[in-house]
Amino acid sequence: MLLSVENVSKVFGGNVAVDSVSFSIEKPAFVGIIGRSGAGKSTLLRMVNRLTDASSGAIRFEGRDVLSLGGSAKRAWQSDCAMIFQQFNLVPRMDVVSNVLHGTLNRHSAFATFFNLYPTADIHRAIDILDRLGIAEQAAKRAEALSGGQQQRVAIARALMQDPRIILADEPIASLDPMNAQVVMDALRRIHEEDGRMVVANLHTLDTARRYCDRVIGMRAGRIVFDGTPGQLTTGVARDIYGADASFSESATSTSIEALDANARAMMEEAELL
Ligand SMILES: Nc1ncnc2c1ncn2[C@@H]1O[C@H](COP(=O)(O)OP(=O)(O)OP(=O)(O)O)[C@@H](O)[C@H]1O
Repeated sequence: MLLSVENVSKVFGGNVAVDSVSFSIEKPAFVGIIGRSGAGKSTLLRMVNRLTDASSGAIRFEGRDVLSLGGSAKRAWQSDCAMIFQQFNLVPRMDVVSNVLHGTLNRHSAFATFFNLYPTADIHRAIDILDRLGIAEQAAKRAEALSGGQQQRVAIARALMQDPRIILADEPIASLDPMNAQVVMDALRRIHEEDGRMVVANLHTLDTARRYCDRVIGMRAGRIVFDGTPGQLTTGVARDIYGADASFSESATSTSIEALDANARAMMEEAELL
C-alpha cells in the first residue's frame, strides 16, 4: 500500500469540511478528485501535505503515519509530496530559474538561500527540468512576464526540483484558458508516466478528470460519494457528485473548447441571440 487515508476528518469551527474520508492508492496512479466548490477537496489535499492539521483519522505513506511527523521528518514528507496550486504561488518579480531553485529550499541554509547561492549542479538541473517542460527559453525572465500556462509549468518544475514521490495538484488548471489547461495537464500526465510519480489532482471539470485520470474520486459535502474508473463516471453518477438536478449539463463543468462553445451556443440560443 502506497498511500492510505483512514477515516480522516477536518472540522472548522462547527463546519465539517472533510467527513471521515477513507481511500487507499496501491500504486503510483493518476487520481482525480472532483466535486463542487466547498466539497472538501482542497482541505483533503492540504491534510495529506500537512499544510492543514487533520481533526482525526490517519494518513499513511508506505505504512508510515504522516500525521504524527514533526520537525525535519515533517519537512522531508512535504518534500516527498509536492503541492501545486491554482494561483501558481511563484515569486512574481524573481526570475524563472530562481523560482524553480526555491524547490530545493529545504536542503540549503537560510544564508545560501538569502543570497541566491545555489550549487551549479542545481542550476543545471533546474534548466534541464524547464527544458523538459518546454520553457527553458523563459529561464531568465521574471515569472510575472510569463503566461498563466507557462507560470504553472514553472511551478511544476519547482515541484520536480524536490524529486517528489507524489504531486498534489490543487485545481492546477482552474485559472487557465482551455489551451493552457491542456498543456499543463499533458505535462502532469507525462511526468506521471515517465517518472512513475503519483499524481493526485483536484479538478473542477469532469471532462479533464475523464481524460487524464486512471481513477476518479467524487466528493460531496466532505464525503466520498464515488470512487471508480473514468468509464464508471456516467452522467447519472456525475449528477449525484455535483448534487445537480435534472437540468445538470455536463458542458457546464467542462474546460474543453468544443464543450465551452456548445455551452455558449446553448446559452445564446436560450437568450434568442442566434
Ligand atoms: N481555513 C478555513 N477555515 C474555515 N473554514 C474553512 C477553511 N478552509 C476551508 N473551509 C471550509 O471547509 C469546506 C471545504 O472547503 P474546501 O476548500 O476544502 O473545498 P473545495 O472542495 O476544495 O472547494 P473549492 O474548490 O472552492 O476550493 C468549506 O465549507 C470551506 O468554507
